[in-house]
Amino acid sequence: MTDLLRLLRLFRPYALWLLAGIGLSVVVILANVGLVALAGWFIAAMALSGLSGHLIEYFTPAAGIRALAILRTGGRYAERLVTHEATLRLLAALRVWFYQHLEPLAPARLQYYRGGDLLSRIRADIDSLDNLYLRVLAPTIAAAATINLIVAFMAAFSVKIALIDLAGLVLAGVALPLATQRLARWSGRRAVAIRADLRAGVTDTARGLGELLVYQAAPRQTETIAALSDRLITSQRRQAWIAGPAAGLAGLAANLAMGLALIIAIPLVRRGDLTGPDLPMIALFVLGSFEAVAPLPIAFQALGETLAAARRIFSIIDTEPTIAEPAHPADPPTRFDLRITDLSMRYTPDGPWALQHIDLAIPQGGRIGIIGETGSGKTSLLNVILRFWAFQEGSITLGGVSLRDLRGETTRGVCAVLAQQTYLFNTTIRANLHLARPGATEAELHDALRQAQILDEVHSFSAGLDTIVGETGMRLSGGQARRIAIARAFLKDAPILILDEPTEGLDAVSERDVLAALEVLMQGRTTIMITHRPQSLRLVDRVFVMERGRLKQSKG
Ligand SMILES: Nc1ncnc2c1ncn2[C@@H]1O[C@H](COP(=O)(O)OP(=O)(O)OP(=O)(O)O)[C@@H](O)[C@H]1O
Repeated sequence: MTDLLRLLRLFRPYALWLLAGIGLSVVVILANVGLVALAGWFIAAMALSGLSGHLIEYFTPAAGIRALAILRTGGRYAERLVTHEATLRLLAALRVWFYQHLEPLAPARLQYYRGGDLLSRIRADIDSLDNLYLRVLAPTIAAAATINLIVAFMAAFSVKIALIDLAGLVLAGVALPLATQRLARWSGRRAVAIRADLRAGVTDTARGLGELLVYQAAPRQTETIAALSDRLITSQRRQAWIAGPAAGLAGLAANLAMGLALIIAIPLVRRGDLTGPDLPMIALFVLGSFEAVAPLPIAFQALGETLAAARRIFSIIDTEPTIAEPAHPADPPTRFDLRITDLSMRYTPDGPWALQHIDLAIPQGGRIGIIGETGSGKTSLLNVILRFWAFQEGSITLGGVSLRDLRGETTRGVCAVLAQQTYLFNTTIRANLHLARPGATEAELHDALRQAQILDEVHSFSAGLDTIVGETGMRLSGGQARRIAIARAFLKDAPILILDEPTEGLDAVSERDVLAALEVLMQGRTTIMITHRPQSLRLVDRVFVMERGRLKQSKG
């Protein structure tokens, strides 16, 4: 219930659109019921008038039928437009809302989620939230509103028939949907969870296809995915088993109500309390009234899935970011000397210390190199400086301002990062460069590429700056991708440079090109470089050694 209320609160800004959609649904249902009932009355009245030879005024009912038919068709069209517009606006806003909550959680809090699972939450779970309006709220509210009018109208002819209609509508519109929802809740939740696992599994398989083929593990992975798919089909089948009979029973209730209405109405016609044409009108009206509740069994079944999706989304939204942003952020620093004092950090409250009592001072424009064995804590230090992870003890200041007083965005805004696996997006070189400076002119892009020593190579590609770099920059050589990333750093023009193994995995020639570009980039910027390559260490003033989380200046 709380999840439902939280969801409804998210819908509030779109209340007008949503209400307009519901209003149009009411118009369509009433026009539909009115049309069949009036048509039944009209045909019977014309037949009886033919038999008796009495002429009736048929212009008004014929015009009424035409008007209701137009209202029904036009209303349905407008209803589809408005409800879909409302839903799409809502979905767009929900995605942005979710992303805004997701961003501060990266990377610390998101490391335990699988990539495919997050994707599934962003896409499928958010999408299924629109069910709440389209398939649950709109039909339920429209049904509640129309049932009142329908029963009141019927009571004008016969209270008994009105009560029978009401009983049938309550059975088909409340009792059956509630039973369906109760029965389908479990399989609905299961379906959402299995679908998420399936997506995560398929994403993993696609990403690791190379490894799976090399280690001949593809058949096993296929079996795992097939098993998940079977479980999904089983839970969907269970839902269909519930939905099918529910829809059948709703139809039965409608026909029973119509039959009973006829049984009550026929004596009334005999007694002269009702006219002959009233009989088919009442029968068709009662039958038609069930259109109002027809979508409800499926609506309530969808509720289980929607609430499960909402719960999965709220579980991320409610996660506290590891780093709390300062309530009153300090102004961005104007100097860029970095001082680290007695710094200690660990990833989990009871885990081992990844960094212990680190002291380090780098003057503005100074360059230091850090070497150390794998797992000694080098990357952890960078994570802490970039405010990706929190530190528990000590302090870090930038130009005299504590990082704890700066917004994470401010800190990252003054740093350019070049990592071993700097991410290039699967788009053009131009778009990858614009990431660092969205408004960069052609001349600025060329300048950055020239400084990164890759301009000539980019010009030699047939599409030049519009060359698509491929998934994670796969269509470029390692050295080229690294230099595009350096060009991006030139464009960002940040005063602090963070380099994590910038020449790792490159051959001697590529390493030379990248180092030449880096030498220019490092001019006048405060630089921290993690590397174990002697060639790279030539670019720094001092070298430190990281050993099991402790930092010492190298004697060599
Ligand atoms: N996200 C994390 N969660 C928990 N522990 C982590 C995490 N990242 C790193 N660690 C742990 O912190 C310690 C330091 O790791 P770190 O990645 O900083 O080492 P490194 O010196 O950069 O290693 P490498 O040279 O292999 O990149 C290791 O024991 C590692 O297992």
